[in-house]
Amino acid sequence: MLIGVIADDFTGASDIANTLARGHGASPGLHVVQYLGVPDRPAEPSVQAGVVALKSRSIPADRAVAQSLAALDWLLAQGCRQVVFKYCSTFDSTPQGNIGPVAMALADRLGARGVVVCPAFPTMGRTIYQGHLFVGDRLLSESGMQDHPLTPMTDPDLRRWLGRQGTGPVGLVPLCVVRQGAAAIRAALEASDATLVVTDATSDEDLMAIGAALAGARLVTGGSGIALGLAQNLDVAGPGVAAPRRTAPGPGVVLAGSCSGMTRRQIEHHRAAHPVIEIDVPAVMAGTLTPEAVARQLLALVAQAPLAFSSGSPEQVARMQAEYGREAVAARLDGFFGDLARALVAAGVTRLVVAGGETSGAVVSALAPGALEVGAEIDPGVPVLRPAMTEDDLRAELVRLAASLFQRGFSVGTAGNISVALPDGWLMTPTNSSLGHLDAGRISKLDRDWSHVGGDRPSKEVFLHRAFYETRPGTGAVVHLHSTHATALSCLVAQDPEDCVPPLTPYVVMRVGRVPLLDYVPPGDPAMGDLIRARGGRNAAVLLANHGPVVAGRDLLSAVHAAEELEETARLAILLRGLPVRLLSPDQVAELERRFGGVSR
Ligand SMILES: O=C(O)[C@@H](O)C(=O)COP(=O)(O)O
Repeated sequence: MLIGVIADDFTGASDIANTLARGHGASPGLHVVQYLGVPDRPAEPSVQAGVVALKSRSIPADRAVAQSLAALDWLLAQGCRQVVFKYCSTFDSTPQGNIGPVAMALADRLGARGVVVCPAFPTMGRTIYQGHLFVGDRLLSESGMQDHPLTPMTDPDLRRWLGRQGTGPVGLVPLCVVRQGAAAIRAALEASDATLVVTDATSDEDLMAIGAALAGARLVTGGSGIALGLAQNLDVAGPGVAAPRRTAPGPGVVLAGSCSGMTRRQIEHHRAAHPVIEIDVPAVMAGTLTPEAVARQLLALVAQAPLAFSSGSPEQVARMQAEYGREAVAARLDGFFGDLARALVAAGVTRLVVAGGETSGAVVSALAPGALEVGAEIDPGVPVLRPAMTEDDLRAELVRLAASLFQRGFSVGTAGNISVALPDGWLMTPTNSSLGHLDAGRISKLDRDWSHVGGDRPSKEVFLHRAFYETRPGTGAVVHLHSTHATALSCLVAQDPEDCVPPLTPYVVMRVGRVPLLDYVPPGDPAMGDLIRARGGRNAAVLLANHGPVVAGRDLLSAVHAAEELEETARLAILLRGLPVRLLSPDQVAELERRFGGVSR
């Protein structure tokens, strides 16, 4: 793991996860996994950025600090070189906490000084000028955030606000310095006496310059925008094009627990055409209203896309908090929404729309505890999140995909081998096994030191797989086939051994990239690993001379898809041999790499 993020709520976590997964300009998209709370096991080796979603925004500061330090310890144990403390772009915090105390505790633990504080997110209208935070053309304290029931932001000067939270003097890198570029920003941060330094930014270009200035910084703090420019400092290739979005069919229900003015306006908008049920918070607190009862009401109306909400006006929320205590109301409502979501899904609801960072976190934790894979962006700042697979899921997926390759003729007899990364090692197809007839329980398991610890004896090509994982960060699976056309290409004398698969179509550029032809080595010879290592992780795919293709991907499905794409391109290349072929030009290839993220580097 290269970058670790500690986020103070769930939706904020998915927002920065999305920024890191999508990439921006010179920053490649990374393989990102979002964790619900501090995980109790190691991350998969293929994860390049791990985002730990806490619920620490409005809890007492000492607990927020303790949770954030626990998240820091876990991220450091995963090998993170840079840690980002992510908070909201409206700097949601009270005069007592939590941004200041958490940032100071993290800086202290990491021995960091001149730590950037930059919640700017220009795409959403959040900009910082002379240390003051704006929302659109209003100062933060006039944006409506001054009335937020949990974190009323009554002062737009971030230095003063942090000072109230006990951080000591806070520095400033003004916009005129930011506009001088990365070197000037770095010099200003290094020259500052303060631990925390508010840094102005009003555009994405400013954030890219700040990102470049933060190469090597152990700690960074900010909104999701601060992640725009961080990956440009890493020597990594993007993990490839994210899977396309698929929407689930079936009945849908909306749940709203947010207290923001926007959510309350959205509820009123929904009410015009759909049934809306208000959750009676005092009845929830008294235990007389149960999630099952609300689920029954919603299910009776499910054909009309009903909505249930607990959002009150600031005055209503303040009354509830005064009567029951702020934390007690929040905890009870989180539990209520989690149980309600479980009851709805158990009854056949397939689509839940949830409003509110805390409520979303509670619902996702109830339905899919653990880790979430970050996929394609569906709206600005909003990625697709999928529950990460367990080892049993991966075994089943490996058997299914291998059989599919076999049935479609991509592998015959016992040719080919496949591996996939686990948090504690690797799964690998056993030697002399047919990809068409794998047994999930007998798949070989290797530990993190590549020792065989379970299942049948692994493929003799362990060296080849291992070399990819060790030289190409972000690799989650490797597929080696003897598929006919790619193997045929590997037997031809290549015109250019650095680039032996022609760029015939956009897809081969996007999924496979540049493919070198490696010298012949007998199967199972460790020298094969050396040849792959010598590529320094530059290629996602290689052809082994007189043997066949090997393809690495961010996960099993991407690696299989890329192996199929390579085979089809090899087939086209052979079909077109001797004909006047029009290849994609270097400019067209470069344009595809710019738009979709290159897989070679
Ligand atoms: O060519 C070979 O022998 C290997 O590359 C191969 O495809 C199968 O080897 P095992 O995975 O050891 O069965």
